[in-house]
Amino acid sequence: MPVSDQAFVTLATNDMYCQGALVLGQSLRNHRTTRKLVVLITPQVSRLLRVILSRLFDEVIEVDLTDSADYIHLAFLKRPELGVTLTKLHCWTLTHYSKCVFLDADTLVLSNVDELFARTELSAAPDPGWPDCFNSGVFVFRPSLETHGLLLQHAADHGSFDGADQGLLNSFFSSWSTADIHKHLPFIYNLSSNTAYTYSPAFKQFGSSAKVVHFLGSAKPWNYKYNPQTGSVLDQGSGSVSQHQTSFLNLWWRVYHRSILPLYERIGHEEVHASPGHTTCLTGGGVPCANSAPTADGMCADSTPGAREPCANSPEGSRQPWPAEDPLERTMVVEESCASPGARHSEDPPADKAEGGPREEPLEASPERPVDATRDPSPPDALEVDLAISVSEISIEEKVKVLSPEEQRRKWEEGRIDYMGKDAFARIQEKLDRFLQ
Ligand SMILES: O=c1ccn([C@@H]2O[C@H](COP(=O)(O)OP(=O)(O)O[C@H]3O[C@H](CO)[C@@H](O)[C@H](O)[C@H]3O)[C@@H](O)[C@H]2O)c(=O)[nH]1
Ligand SMILES: [Mn+2]
Repeated sequence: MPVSDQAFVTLATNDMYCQGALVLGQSLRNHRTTRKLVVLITPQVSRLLRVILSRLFDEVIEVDLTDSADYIHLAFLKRPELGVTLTKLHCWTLTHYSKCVFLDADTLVLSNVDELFARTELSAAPDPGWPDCFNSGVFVFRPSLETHGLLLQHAADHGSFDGADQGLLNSFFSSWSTADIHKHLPFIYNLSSNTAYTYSPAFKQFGSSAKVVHFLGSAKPWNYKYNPQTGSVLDQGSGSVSQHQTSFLNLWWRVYHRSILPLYERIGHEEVHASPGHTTCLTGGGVPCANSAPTADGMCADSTPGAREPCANSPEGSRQPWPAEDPLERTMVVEESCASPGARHSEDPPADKAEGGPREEPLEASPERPVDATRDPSPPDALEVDLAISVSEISIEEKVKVLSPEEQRRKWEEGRIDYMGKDAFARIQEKLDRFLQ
């Protein structure tokens, strides 16, 4: 029976993390969750991704910190690194749900985990690096404006010992490690795929029971290239990826290839442009997720540890929403339909790859320009990812966006400020110091 007042919640502040959110949402559908699916996004997420997310999630909710209370501004200005952290905390504002489970966008569900809703706030699994702390990639919580306010106040007053949400949440819910063992989720609900294997015998013993895998750390599944013919990620040459990690990465990509890419195919440009630019919340009412996405990826056919729940449908099952085609043909369709948002042929000259660090563009806007809390949060049109698709290789790449000084100024004026990068307070300070010398 569907439970409409409980939800799985994730967060994606840009188009890259949206790829993770999509695979996560699909994996929850594949395993027939009875709870709602919610994704929180920020204004940076492109229109196309909003539409695609709305195919899979029941609610796509834009959160915009600049619209919130003054102490958020304060926390931002003093601690720009808290940006993503404070965005995650927005999940406590979802008070139309009585209980939620937050899952990072870099997690993948391997079996039905609806039983997590039997737990109470704040339940989480130990962090593999420091097991007296919980990892904040998977946690059970109860939405409450009061708790949200207290968390923000805590952020403004004390910051976070790791500069992000995990440190903040651990110091706020500081009794987690001692007070109630029921709040310790078993590690199989947040298996860190790249660190767990230092204790290989335990993985051998318990790994096949894993229910949620977490691609914690800097190398995310979408940073890898995937060969759809072999069904495996390409060796990036580092040689450091364990066999377990590889099988989870392959699983992530299988879901992406079989179920997410077809969503891009099916979205026409008209629909994207027709989507209301000023809407702050898109709901997935148009296409019932139950018919489109679930069980289409054939995940359960995979022998990856943990993917042991039997699927009702075979990978090429009758509910598959697109015709089973020659892989080459399907690839071509993807390329054509995605061409304008950013897909390119792999033979094309490669686009420059963003390095992920702060952009080095000079800051033109003056720092005294206030953040306009009443601004119109209309989303940018530009897709921030490139899907490079060929018969033997798929990759998702971040687009390098070199903004003109005018575009930068406009972004700043619209309140779309890169707190983590070039508009970080430290950088503004540097500029001021240079100017005042
Ligand atoms: O640019 C970003 C960065 C993060 N996120 C969201 O925030 C989550 C956390 O970031 P992630 O890159 O997954 O961090 P981890 O590598 O998992 O690192 C750890 O440290 C983070 C900061 O404390 C915690 O949020 C994580 O739960 C914890 O596992 C992501 O999954 C997304 O949902 C974005 O939407 N955009
Ligand atoms: Mn994570």
